[in-house]
Amino acid sequence: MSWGYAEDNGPAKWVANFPIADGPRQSPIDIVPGEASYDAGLKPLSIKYDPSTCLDILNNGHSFQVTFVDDNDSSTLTDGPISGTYRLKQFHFHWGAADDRGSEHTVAGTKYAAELHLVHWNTAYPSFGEAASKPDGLAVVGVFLQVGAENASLQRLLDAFDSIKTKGSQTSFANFDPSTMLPGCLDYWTYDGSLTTPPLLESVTWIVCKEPVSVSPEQVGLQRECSDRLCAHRLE
Ligand SMILES: C[C@@H](CNC(=O)c1ccc(S(N)(=O)=O)cc1)Cn1ccc2ccccc21
Ligand SMILES: [Zn+2]
Repeated sequence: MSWGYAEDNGPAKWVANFPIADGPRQSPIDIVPGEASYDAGLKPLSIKYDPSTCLDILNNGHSFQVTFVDDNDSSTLTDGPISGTYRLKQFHFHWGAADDRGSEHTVAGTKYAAELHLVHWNTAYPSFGEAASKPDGLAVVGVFLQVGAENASLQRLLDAFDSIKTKGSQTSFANFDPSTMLPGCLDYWTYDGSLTTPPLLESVTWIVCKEPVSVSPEQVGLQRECSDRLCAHRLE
């Protein structure tokens, strides 16, 4: 039985096959702004994405993932809390069964409707697969999605989701600029954590944007409807 989000294979059960679930730097966490310390040494994020590196969109059974060409430094994340250059590998979303829950990280207990993860790997290592098991191997930028105005950039993704009905299916998806899904202000919280899904590797420098972006109720509904039809059902 592979991992998922159902009663019998969901997050509470993952530790059976992935003991690191009880590890010292597991994600997600509840971010309590009042307890976060300001670090003047931290730099602003430097994000440079080249839409031509956008490759395809895949339903991996747990989320919809947009994958990028990562054999050069066209789409990178630098500065912020990290040192060196991290390349964009993919981005994906997490959402729940209702508008009032779905994000993985929470802010002082508040859940958002969904959460975007932009996954980058440290070019100090030869590949994503190598970097994924190193303590400084990955950097994931998290962006909260809250229900409000329609998100034009997301709409193009949702239209594409519609064409990958079954788990494991993928379709080509070109010229998408993920920076169009970033909030205007890139202030962030950062902490050392892990992948939020098995194998839960403790290799992620988390960079969670303070400012959420908006999506319309219809867009969240469409994403949820697609996910229920295509992906593992969410517990929430
Ligand atoms: C990383 C796994 C595949 N998982 C991911 O790439 C991944 C990326 C981001 C997140 S999140 N939600 O935290 O942003 C979660 C999962 C492959 N893989 C499986 C075993 C394994 C062992 C070594 C290296 C890679 C390995
Ligand atoms: Zn994720």
